[in-house]
Amino acid sequence: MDSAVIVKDLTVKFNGKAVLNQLSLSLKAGEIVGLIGPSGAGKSTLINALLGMIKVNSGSVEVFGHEMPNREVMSQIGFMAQSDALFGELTGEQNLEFFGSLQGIPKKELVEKMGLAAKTVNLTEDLKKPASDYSGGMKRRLSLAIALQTDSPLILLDEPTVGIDPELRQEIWKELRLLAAAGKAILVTTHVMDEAERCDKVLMLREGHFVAQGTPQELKTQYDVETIEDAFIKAGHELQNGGGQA
Ligand SMILES: Nc1ncnc2c1ncn2[C@@H]1O[C@H](COP(=O)(O)OP(=O)(O)OP(=O)(O)O)[C@@H](O)[C@H]1O
Repeated sequence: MDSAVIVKDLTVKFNGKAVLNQLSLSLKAGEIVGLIGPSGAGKSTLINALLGMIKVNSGSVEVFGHEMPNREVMSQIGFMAQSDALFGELTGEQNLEFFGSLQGIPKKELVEKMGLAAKTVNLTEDLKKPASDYSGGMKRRLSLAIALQTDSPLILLDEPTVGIDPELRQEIWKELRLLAAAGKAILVTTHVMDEAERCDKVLMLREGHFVAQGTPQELKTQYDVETIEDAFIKAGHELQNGGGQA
């Protein structure tokens, strides 16, 4: 299988203003693509469009060869949203169980998948506690475990490592790399530039356009800088000065 996601000329408007403006991208099996952009650039909107959760004004979003929205395809997407949709009165384990059944994971497989996902995010010891007793970072980790337990071929993660300490962040990135090596397509939004450096490809979203895209090294070469952060800042300046490479 080649492209997991193909987006063509996607435009999404809110109140008449284009938040995404004729965007095109593809996401292949086995690759981790990082989506970076300033706050309000439209990163979450793009993820919602991939999930088929918002109305698009024009263009097309295809996931595994199917035009979105598509309920069946949606169940093949492991998704972690920014705002945690956990049930505070349920334990971590019960949350994993509940979402696992919504995700259509067969009962026989669920226990093993939950266990692996919880281990990846270092929550095994805390699974019996109610989610309302979790810290912010623990809630993020539980949400991430919910996305990972699906074993989906496409994983969309909206700022998965916010509030997660550096050591665990490293572990999570190791796991993402293993998942990609196993053939999964992964899209991650991030504000953390050293995470962008770990991606196979980075898309820089500003004002509804991809102002630059390429491997981290290509972007650094293109902007003649040492870090992705500098490339990001330089791309912003070029856009303000009427340049850019959309
Ligand atoms: N349902 C909506 N109705 C109206 N405007 C919206 C809606 N959802 C998002 N927007 C607007 O679209 C723009 C992009 O929002 P989005 O959440 O996609 O940005 P983002 O890049 O994910 O930001 P952040 O990094 O802060 O999470 C913002 O101006 C936001 O206010």
